[in-house]
Amino acid sequence: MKVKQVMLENPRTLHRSKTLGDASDLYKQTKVNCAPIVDDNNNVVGILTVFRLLEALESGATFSTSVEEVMDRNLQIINEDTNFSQIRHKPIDRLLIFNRNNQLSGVLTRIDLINKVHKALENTEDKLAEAFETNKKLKSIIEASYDGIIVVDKYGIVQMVNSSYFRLQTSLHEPNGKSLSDIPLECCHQINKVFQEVLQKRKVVFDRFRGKDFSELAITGSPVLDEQNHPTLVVIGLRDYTELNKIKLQSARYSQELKSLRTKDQKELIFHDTAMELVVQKVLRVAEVDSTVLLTGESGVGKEVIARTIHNSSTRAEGPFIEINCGAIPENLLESELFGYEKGAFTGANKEGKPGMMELANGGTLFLDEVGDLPLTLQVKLLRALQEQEIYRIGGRNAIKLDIRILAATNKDLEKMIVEKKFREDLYYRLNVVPIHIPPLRERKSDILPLAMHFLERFNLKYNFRKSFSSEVCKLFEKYSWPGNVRELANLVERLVIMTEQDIIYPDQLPETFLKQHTTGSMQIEIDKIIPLKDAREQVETELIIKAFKEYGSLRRAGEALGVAHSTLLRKARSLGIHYED
Ligand SMILES: Nc1ncnc2c1ncn2[C@@H]1O[C@H](COP(=O)(O)OP(=O)(O)OP(=O)(O)O)[C@@H](O)[C@H]1O
Repeated sequence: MKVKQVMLENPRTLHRSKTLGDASDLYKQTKVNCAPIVDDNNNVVGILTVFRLLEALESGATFSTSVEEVMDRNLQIINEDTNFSQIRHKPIDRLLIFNRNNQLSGVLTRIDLINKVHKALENTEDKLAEAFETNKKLKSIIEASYDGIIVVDKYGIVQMVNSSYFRLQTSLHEPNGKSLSDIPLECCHQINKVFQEVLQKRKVVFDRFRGKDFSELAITGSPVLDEQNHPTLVVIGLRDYTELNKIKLQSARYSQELKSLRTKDQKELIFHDTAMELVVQKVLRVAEVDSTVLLTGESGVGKEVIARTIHNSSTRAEGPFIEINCGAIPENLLESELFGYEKGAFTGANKEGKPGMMELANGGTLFLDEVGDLPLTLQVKLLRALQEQEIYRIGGRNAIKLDIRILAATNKDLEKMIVEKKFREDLYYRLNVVPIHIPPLRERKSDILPLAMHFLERFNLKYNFRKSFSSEVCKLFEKYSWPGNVRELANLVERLVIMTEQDIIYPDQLPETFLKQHTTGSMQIEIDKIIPLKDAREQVETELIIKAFKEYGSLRRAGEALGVAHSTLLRKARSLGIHYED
């Protein structure tokens, strides 16, 4: 507080020729207990206090005595900008206050002083209360921040932390008053680095920390500078991206599963044949344990359906089922698809980075379809990941723990590939813990009709038809070798349902290639089981008539080729359920 804030401004002065009576009147009027005495030029030449006046009266002076005779000439002059604390010990009533221009600007009087100090105190109290309120507000703002906040002084001693900070800290350590380098956070080293950099650069510094289990923190250090631009405090903000990462991963997982569900048909497993019953028994047994399974079999036999059945019957059923077709993804993309990548890992990479299929499958099952098509370099990486149960994203430094079950499938002869050095033996043994072979459809003939009926029902429903197969078609289905297995059967049934005009599907609707298998080769008839002669005759007649119709296009010419009259042929065709349009 400056003297000018507590002084009485522009005090009344007395000319040196005035009397003690004038001085006494002045004191009464102004309630001031001292008066500066001036000469003709208005220069201060002395001061007369009430106390001095009383002393003079006691010593024989009268009210007509001139002030000049008793005034105090020993002047105590103070500049108005002096701090009040510096003059506390001085005789208050005798102080004259001058301004910068050396002119009298005030005096100090006790009463004024008390009033002013009282007012100043009141002001200070108000200001304190205001400061207290602001402080409270600031504290609650810091508290309300979802980000963790650490306030550190320039010596690296923690001044305060908010409660969000404690969310990041797993122990009960109290950081206030302790060194920043002792805080028990995984990212302590980075925080201290940011702090040092802020002190050095005197500006905001950013860093990012990636830890275990998708934990990620953005660290911001901001300096609080004094008037000389020196940092007094550093405010460290910690934004936790861990939850966000988990949500991102979950949503990537859902969209991956959704994509695969959208592109796939319903995966109901249909089987009737004892060969397939044995496979299913094995599947259900292996589903209960977490072992790796290698599914082998020709293309289209149902390896993927079986893989899904294993997943759905296992304890991981609630977890994700992530499928990757190693043969369908270009070799240069396969690694990033499998392992994912960090942002900026390579040109053209997604800005944000991307989790790989292995990461997405965490907690569930990863199905490696066409595993025989995996390039040798990736076979090494896959094996390492499976053995160590952790992966690194491309460009990433932090290991990601894996908890996945691996199911693999192939239609290739992996053992032959090992001899040819196209498949690693160690990976083969790692994958082939439980081998399950799915026989081709031609080796489980009693599955053909249940599957055909299943697909017929599905496509009737899908396209809103009520088509059915003639008995001849069913017989031909059972005889056909189905090189494309169940996939070929499903595709054919869909095509027949769509393309056939009438409700019953007759053999003449079957594709050329399908019929060829039964009719070519200078009439070599394939016999795989004993059936009544009548049925055999009907079957041969059916196939011959259909072929003749297709090849000759007219009833007359077909009859000629078959050696019967066209009317006989028409009658015969009708009795066999063959549809003929001229
Ligand atoms: N037992 C089955 N019951 C019902 N549908 C089946 C069955 N087996 C196969 N399918 C169906 O046949 C089609 C091919 O099956 P899937 O894709 O599982 O064969 P795959 O052996 O994995 O073939 P690829 O080796 O070419 O990948 C799919 O539409 C599938 O739904």
